[in-house]
Order: sequence, then structure tokens, then C-alpha cells
Amino acid sequence: MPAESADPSEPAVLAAERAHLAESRAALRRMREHAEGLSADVAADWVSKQFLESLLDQRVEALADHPDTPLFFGRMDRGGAAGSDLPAVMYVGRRHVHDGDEGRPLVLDWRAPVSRAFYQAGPADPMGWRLRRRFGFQAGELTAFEDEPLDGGGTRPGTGPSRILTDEIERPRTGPMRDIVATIQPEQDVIVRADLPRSVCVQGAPGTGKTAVGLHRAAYLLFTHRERLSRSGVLIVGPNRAFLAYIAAVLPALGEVRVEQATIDDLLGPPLGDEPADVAALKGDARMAGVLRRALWLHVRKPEEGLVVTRGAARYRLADHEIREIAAALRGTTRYGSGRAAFAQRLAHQILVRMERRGEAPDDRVQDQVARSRPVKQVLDAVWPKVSAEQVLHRLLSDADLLSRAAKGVLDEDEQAALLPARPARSHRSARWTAADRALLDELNDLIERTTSLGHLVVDEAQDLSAMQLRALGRRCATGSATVLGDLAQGTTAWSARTWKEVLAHLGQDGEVTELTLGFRVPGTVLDFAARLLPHVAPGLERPRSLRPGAGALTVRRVDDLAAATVEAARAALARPGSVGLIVPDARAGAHAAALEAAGLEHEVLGPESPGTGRLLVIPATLAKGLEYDHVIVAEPAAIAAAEARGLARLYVVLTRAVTTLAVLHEDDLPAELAEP
Ligand SMILES: Nc1ncnc2c1ncn2[C@@H]1O[C@H](COP(=O)(O)OP(=O)(O)OP(=O)(O)O)[C@@H](O)[C@H]1O
Repeated sequence: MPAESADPSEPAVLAAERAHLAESRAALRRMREHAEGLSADVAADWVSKQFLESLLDQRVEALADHPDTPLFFGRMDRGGAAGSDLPAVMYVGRRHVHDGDEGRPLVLDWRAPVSRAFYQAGPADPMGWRLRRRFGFQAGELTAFEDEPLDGGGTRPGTGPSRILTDEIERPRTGPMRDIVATIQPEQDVIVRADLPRSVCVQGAPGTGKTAVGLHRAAYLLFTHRERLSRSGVLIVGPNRAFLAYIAAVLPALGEVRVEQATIDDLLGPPLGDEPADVAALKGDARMAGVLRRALWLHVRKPEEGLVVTRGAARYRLADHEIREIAAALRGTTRYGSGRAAFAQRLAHQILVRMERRGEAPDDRVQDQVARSRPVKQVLDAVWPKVSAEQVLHRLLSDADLLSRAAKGVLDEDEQAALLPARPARSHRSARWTAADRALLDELNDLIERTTSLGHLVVDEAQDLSAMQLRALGRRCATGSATVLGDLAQGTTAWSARTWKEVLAHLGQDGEVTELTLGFRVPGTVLDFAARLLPHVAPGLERPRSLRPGAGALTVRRVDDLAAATVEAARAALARPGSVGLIVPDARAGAHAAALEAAGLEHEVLGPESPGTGRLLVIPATLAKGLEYDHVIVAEPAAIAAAEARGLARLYVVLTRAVTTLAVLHEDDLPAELAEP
């Protein structure tokens, strides 16, 4: 039944909407029963039957009704436009639900093209609709609604943010991140629904929903290009395991279980050793790509001797200059590995030409035999040796002569010296590869054998990746596209990007950069405080605004006994609903944990591998990126800022993790950059 803009306290309206929810639930149950009744017996063979069975299982699983997850969260009522082919009323939810008998849609999937209006329609462009209704739920029960007339006759928007949206943001959290499908904002929706072939890059201030947008975009693309992306794959790359564990539940909640999530270390291999940040930064520099290319191709050498192949009584010769010409013609035109195979075939082909000249009629099999013969193999090993990425990199980083030839005109002498460790590993097998080395190995591997590309890559916290790491990711979406998310102000590595143009260039993707500046997470007073650091960490960026003013959310206090003060602050925060994060300088995590322990406050210390599940977490500052807590206590900002080269950027990250309150406690002076402007 079409709705007029209704008073939210109207019981008849609520009752009608609850009835639609009950009807939709019953229909979903029938859809599930129907799916359970389908049989895989129609499959022609055993393998197809197994495949079909697993598809049917997935379908049944996808049709489960989770009592806590509302089946729909919004409704649209059509305007009076005559001849419109829009439905009179549509309900928008996480998945499509239809009435079995008539196939009548009861709920439309939020990703369907028609649902776009739920996120985009407004008085300036109602898109054919008259009214948007948002629903509020508690424990799966429909308890509230909020109407927004789209024909210009109503009160919202313009009277501040939707109550349902702010309630959703302020709903106390513990555990993993939630989806935002019910409240995606228009500027976020544009990014979520960008076309697949387009790469998009989002510069977003803290808490503007970059991560959320990236995850919803993955779900949207899988829905819209299901077949293509199921074959080629979608991958989400995040900064560490704790972060991946934090976001892991969002896509399954949206019905997508087939998206891989990995850190850069998962993709390139775990670092086995460490090195100074300036050396890592140099290894991460894009100039290394040219050095590696030269180093690899320096392995192709001039032939010293010709080739002699004996067949029966006959001997066939190729002079060394002929071999050199064959190698020169191939060099640089293919990847190293396929070039090697082609080199062997071309040598064999020349031998075959000589056989033919002598009146023989060899066929292709003979060419293969010759290509695999001992003399050809000897020439191959001498001129175009088989090498692994590890061998080449180990040689490059331990042989000053090879390095100077490969880096000539690219790296100066000091830079070359910095790349040579004082005590190199004896062999490539015992090398303790660092994270930066892993990206170099990946580059070499690709120069030897092409890397397979996926259909779409979502890269979060992309500002922290080096040029060489970005090139590694670029190879993994070379024939696909990417969603690149990050914040230049939160760049904390020695190689952090300064512009998104550079990042896209290293990824090898063309893309537009969109800026999000409306913060959902952090209350206004807290965001303004943190933003005092912005001119010092990223002067070119726009100052973020917050959706919520957050009066009373921020306290900054000098204390005499920091440990005792953090314990008291933690105790006070625990008295309120929601999660509590105590963010401390890395070196002091143990001491703060001990103080909580002594005070009998149950807590967990966050580690790189896990996000922790308890209500009170001690978070080393370097692990706080991307995470959020209802109440945050930051201990000793000056020590956090002083602990690393880009410490002020780290502090900016740390000060922007709170949803409801932030307490900053310090014994030492605050960093001067935090002083009131
Ligand atoms: N449209 C929205 N509706 C409801 N909540 C939202 C919306 N957009 C973002 N949020 C919430 O705001 C918080 C911040 O989102 P998210 O973590 O994606 O931001 P971010 O830009 O990646 O932040 P950071 O750069 O600080 O890591 C999350 O709790 C997210 O659920």
C-alpha cells in the first residue's frame, strides 16, 4: 500500500510494515525449502554432480534468515509520474526475496540497478520516487521508521543527519566491523557503484568510510559481474592480520564468501629479516624496477663457442656470431623464462635449416629433439642460463660489480653502497629476505614469468605501500581494475606516498581520485583536535568535518601518575556500553597491561595477528590503523609522536579511532603541534 509521509509514532504504519516483514520472511523460508528440494541428480557425471551439489548448498546457505539481520532496511514509494515503469512500492534489503507463486518481488537486493534510487534520490533529483522510508530495528524487530519526502514537501534533508543513521553509528560496538548497507551515503554510493573497468581511488579522512566503501564495492561488483569475477577473482589487501580479522565479517554478512583477503606479506611472502628504514625505502623506490631488469638481463651472456650438433655421421654447426644474433633478437622482447625456451627453439630451427640444405626432410619432432639435445642445452646454460628470482637478487645485493653495472646512471654510489649489506648471506637459500626484498623478488619473478592477474583488487591503506609493492599489486590487476583507498595524512612508512597520482602510476592503473571529507566515526570535537596535526602531516588536504558535533566527547588531561590515570579512565569507560581501546606507545604496552592486571581489570593486548575480542584492549600505537573503539584512551601523545620518523602521522591515526569519547592523558608536555591554533 502506498504511504503518505507518516508520523513515526503511528502504530498502524508500524503494524503494516511488520506485516510486510513477516510476509517476506515466510517467502524467504519457502525459497529456501524450494532450494533444499532441488536435486543434483540431473548432472551428467560425478564431477558435475559434486559441483552442482556444492552450488545448491551455497544457495541454501545464502537463503538462511538470520534473525538479527533485518531482511529489508528501506522502502521507496513511487511518484505520480504517469507511464513510469517503476514499481509503486519497493523494499530494499540485503538480498532479493520473491513470492514463489507469482514471482512478485517482496524485497529487492540493494545492489540491483533499481535500488540505486534508495541511496541517490533527493529533492533535487527524486528519480521518479516520492518518498524514502528508513527502518530502525532492535534485535531483529522492526521498531521505528523515518520518512523523507523526495518531492520537496518534507522537512529532511537539511535539518541535520538522519536519526537512524546516527543511531546506527553510535550503536555500541564490540568485535568485528559491521556492514553499512542500510545507510550508505550518496557520495559513498557513487564509489560503490562505479563501473568495473574503472579504477577508483579514494582519499578519505579518518572515519569517512573508505574501508566500508571498499568492502561494499567488492560485494556490488560480485553481484553485478558475478560470472566474470567468479572466474578471475576479487582480492582485498589490508595492512595486517588484525585489520583483516576486524573486517572479515562484513562480506559474509552481505552474502559474499568468495572474496580473498590478504596482507601484502601474505601475497609476497613473509619477511624473514629486518633492515633500516632508509634501506627499505630505497629498495621500495620505483627506480629499483630498472635496476632489477638490467640485473636479470645481464645474465644473458655472449657465446664463447659455436654450436655443433651431431646426427648420425653428420655434424651441423652454428658460429658464435649467429648464436649472438639469435639471442640479441630475442633479448628484451619476451619475459626471461619464455625467452630462454624460444632461444633453444630458434637454435634448433637453425640446425634444421642446415639439415634441409643438405637434402634432409626433418619434421617438428626433430626440432624438439635438437632443442633438448646436450649441445643445445650447453649453449643455453652458457648464454641464457636458468635463474631464479632469489639467485638474481642475492647476486645483486652481494656483488658490487653486478650492482654497479645494473644500477649505472640510476643509483648513485652512496645508494649502491647502502644496498650492499656488510655481511651478505652465503647463498640465496640462507638469505633473510626483508619485506622490501619480497617486493623485489616479486618484480623479478614477473620479469621471468608473467604474474596472473585477478579481476578486481581492493587495496586499503594504500598510502603506506612502497612503489615496488604497488607495482606488485598492479601486476595482480593488470587485466582488471582496482579500488584504491587511503589517506595521505595517515602515511606512517618511510616510503609513504605523497600523491595519489604516483600511487596510481605505480599500480599501472588510470583512475579518478575522489575525496571523502565527511567523518562518520569520530565526533566533531575530537576530529577538530586531531586535525590540528593536519598542516604538519599533509598540508594539502582538506580539513575533515564530522557528521556529529560530539559535545563533551573529548577530554585532555595532564596527570601525575599516568599508569594510575589510565586504569581509572579505563574503569570509567567500562561503566559505559561499548568497546574500550587504550592506545599506548608500543614500548609501554606491557607496562600498561600490567597496571590493568594489578587493578583487576580484564583486558587483552592487541597483537599483529589478532584483533582481540574482549571489551577492553591495550593497543600498541603502531597497530591502531584502521581500527575503532567506542571509547578511546590515549596515553602520552608525545611519546607516540617521538617513537618514529613519521610519529605525528601516527599520532593523527591514534587520535581518530574513537566513536563516542576520547580521553588524552599525559605526564609530559603535549607535542607543540597539538597546541591550540
Ligand atoms: N554510511 C555510513 N553509515 C553508517 N556508518 C558508516 C557509514 N560510513 C561509515 N560508517 C562507519 O564509520 C566508521 C568508519 O568507517 P571506516 O572504518 O570505513 O572509515 P575509514 O575511512 O576507513 O577510516 P580510517 O581511515 O580511519 O581507517 C565505521 O564504523 C563505519 O561503519
